[in-house]
Amino acid sequence: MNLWQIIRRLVPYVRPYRSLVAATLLLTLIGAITAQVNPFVLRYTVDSVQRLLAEGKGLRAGMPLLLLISLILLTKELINIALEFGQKFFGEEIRIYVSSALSQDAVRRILSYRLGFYAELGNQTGRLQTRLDKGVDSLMKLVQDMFIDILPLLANAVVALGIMFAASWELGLVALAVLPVYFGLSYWQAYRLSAVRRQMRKLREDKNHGLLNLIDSAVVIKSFVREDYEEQKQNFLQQQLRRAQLHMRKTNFLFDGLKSFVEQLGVVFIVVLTAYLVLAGRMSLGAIMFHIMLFHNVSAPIRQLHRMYDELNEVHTYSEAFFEMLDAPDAVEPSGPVLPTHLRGTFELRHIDFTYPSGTQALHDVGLTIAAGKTTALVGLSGAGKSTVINLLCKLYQPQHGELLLDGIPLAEYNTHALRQNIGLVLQKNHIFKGTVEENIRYGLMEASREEVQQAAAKAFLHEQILQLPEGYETDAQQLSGGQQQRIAIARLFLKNPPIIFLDEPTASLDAVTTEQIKASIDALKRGRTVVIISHSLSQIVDADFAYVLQQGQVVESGTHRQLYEHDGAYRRIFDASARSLNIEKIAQTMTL
Ligand SMILES: Nc1ncnc2c1ncn2[C@@H]1O[C@H](COP(=O)(O)OP(=O)(O)OP(=O)(O)O)[C@@H](O)[C@H]1O
Repeated sequence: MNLWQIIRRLVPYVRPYRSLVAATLLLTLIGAITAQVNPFVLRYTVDSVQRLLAEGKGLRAGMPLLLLISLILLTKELINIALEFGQKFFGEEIRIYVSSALSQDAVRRILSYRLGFYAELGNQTGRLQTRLDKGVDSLMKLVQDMFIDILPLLANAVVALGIMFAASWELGLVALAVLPVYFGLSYWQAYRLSAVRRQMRKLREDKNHGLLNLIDSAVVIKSFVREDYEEQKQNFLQQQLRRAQLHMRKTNFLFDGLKSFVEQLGVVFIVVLTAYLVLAGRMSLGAIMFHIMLFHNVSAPIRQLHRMYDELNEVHTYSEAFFEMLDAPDAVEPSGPVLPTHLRGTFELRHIDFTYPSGTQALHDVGLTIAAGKTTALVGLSGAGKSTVINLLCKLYQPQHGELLLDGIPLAEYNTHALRQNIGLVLQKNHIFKGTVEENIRYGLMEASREEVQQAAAKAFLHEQILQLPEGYETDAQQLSGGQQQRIAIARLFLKNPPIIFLDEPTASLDAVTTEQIKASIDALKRGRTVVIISHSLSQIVDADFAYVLQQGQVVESGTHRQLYEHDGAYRRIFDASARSLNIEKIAQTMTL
């Protein structure tokens, strides 16, 4: 994406504020004209003073002239203050409106991404955050540069150049000749720096991603005393960033020097040429000041413009990344037209192959049926692909091959949001949002009353414990224990009350007493619903109506608990190992004491 394409991409965001843009442009034009008053006044002053001196007139004759000049310059300054205020204010208004629209668009877009997008390299939390923050900042800089800085400067330079041409075409040409050299140098500078800028952007994204990871991993880092190792990793990034920054500064200083030299060369030419024209009797003495000031009015904005051009290149790097994120063609979650009304909940998977974006093939030729209104268990060792099946059933990922049907209709054809309204998902580790316990439970049903929230908490055996906390339901939910947080997730499910339920080790982090209580609640909830359960707990597996055994991404056995147990295969081995790990014999002996 080049700078021009970025500006065009910004147009829809600026369009709603076209009257503000028009007002800014008008003020800019008036400002550019009033900025040229000084050279005219100076020329008039020098010529008038020279004439008065030649005529032998003293200070008294010059007084009206001084008064007139003071009045003109003062009035001009007052007008300028008003113009500048209006222009900056309108420009800033555009900037603030556009910034908020861009940020909101980014948030909307991020929420619509498919899950795999976040896992892809370059889109992880810290990286996306840098891209978003820096992207919006950069685009705002672009709008500010355009409306508050560049346009007035450009208008100033063009009007001053026009006046120079009107005064003398030779002078106009000298001023004009400086410009391509200036632009050429700037282009060369930007070209030499573009790769470094991209590298710096990536390094900054990596650094932020790394920092966020450090915070997330604090406990592990400390427990393994790996502070030095982590510091080294960050230091390596820092070194690369330092090198790139120094290289950039050095190049910038070099080019700044060259550009200054070209500008001074222009001044020398103007002075010599005007002096020549004055001596040749083609111009008055006042023309020397007049031309130097006009050239200043051409070169100063151009110099500023180049400083900004430099900034714009920086802006370009981040804006480009921002729009790449916003426009990523296949990033949005797919959805279909079918709005489910009464889902029965029969899932059929036929010859499903699925590979994660990272390249791990998690499912190979999987075929299974999840019967409506029944509880189906997915059994298997760690990494067998059980959670992946649930991910596909929730449409969090799409299989690459095979058919996945719900009530006879391909899952892809369902409207994704409407489908998920009918699905409840409880994981082994559930996300708890920053906020109170009540807010976190209410996430299951936003319009639930306080009583309904509390009833759901009671069903999840959480209510009594919450009441014992000093702040009750107002307690910060992230401060609760792992088991309590798990029960918040279960309470959310009770509140949502969906016809299809997926439970991925729902009681894994609960104590034995709570597990028993929750199991009773879940058993009540299961009735008449389609449930898929993944659990390493024997009690929950044996309760299922039907079970599938997965091994290395393939279904290797299926049947009822009894059938599978008698089959004496993978299920039997897992079952026996689980029983042994529970030390069932000793437990039985203890219980018969
Ligand atoms: N988000 C992901 N990105 C890449 N690979 C993944 C992802 N999630 C799981 N995998 C891989 O897919 C395979 C199946 O994982 P899955 O989580 O489905 O297993 P599981 O049977 O649920 O295991 P567990 O009982 O340990 O939860 C594993 O090899 C795992 O490394």
